[in-house]
Amino acid sequence: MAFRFHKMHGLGNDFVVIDAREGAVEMSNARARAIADRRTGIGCDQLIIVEPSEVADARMRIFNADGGEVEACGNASRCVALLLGDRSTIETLGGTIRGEAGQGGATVDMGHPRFDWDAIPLAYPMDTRAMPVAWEELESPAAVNVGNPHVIFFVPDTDAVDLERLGPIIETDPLFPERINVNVATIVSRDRLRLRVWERGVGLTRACGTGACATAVAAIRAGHVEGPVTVELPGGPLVIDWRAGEAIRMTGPATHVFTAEADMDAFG
Ligand SMILES: N[C@@H](CCC[C@H](N)C(=O)O)C(=O)O
Repeated sequence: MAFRFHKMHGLGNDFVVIDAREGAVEMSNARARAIADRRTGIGCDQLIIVEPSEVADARMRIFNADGGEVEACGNASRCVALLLGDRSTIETLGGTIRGEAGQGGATVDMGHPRFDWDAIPLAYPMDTRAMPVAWEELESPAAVNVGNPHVIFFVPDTDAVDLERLGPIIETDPLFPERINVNVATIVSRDRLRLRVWERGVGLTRACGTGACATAVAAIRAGHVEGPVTVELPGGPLVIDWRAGEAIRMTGPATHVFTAEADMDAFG
């Protein structure tokens, strides 16, 4: 069966987006992994399926490159908001979010962050502002759930961290029963952070929207910065704003690269 897809990206975090609002597609974890495979499939960090929703304008399903279905993706949210146009509501496993398409990008209201240890989730109770744990030089991280789980380490120099080696060790540590996205951030000034992210189920990416949200929230909560905060990622900047008790707002680019067709049977 042939299907149409859009290749899109947010700051180099790239997606295969299938608009299934008018024709359902059957997706399994193995099929999602095969489509995402850069050597033998179409290739992407995340596979996104846009479906009809009973509670919002559309429902967004998110599959990581390893085939696992997850709750949230900030960069894909901006891409889907751009596809839907104007103002839209998007149902995700992490909650319903609101998009506002702009010129070449979007602003998305990503919902409220959660800080309770069992909402991250962690395996046992601890203070999520500064957790009493360490992996080599990475210590005392914060944890935030912004629809999906994140741990954040504030370090003097993000480039000096061997995230390719430490990322998978932390991602799969038993402290995180649902695994975790690993962020290393440097505070540049009162309104600017630098960030690199090891994404759960993917690895190092050019940008992670939810990582930027979680890191900005953790930095504001700790009093390191004040919103709005510019978060510089390897792929470029995102602007994140948040005040205690309010929803997180993320603004940044979304890029449509091309539209093409492929044969679903080629992916199992
Ligand atoms: N690239 C994303 C995050 C995608 C999901 C993440 N890897 C997870 O497993 O939670 C973003 O832009 O937020």
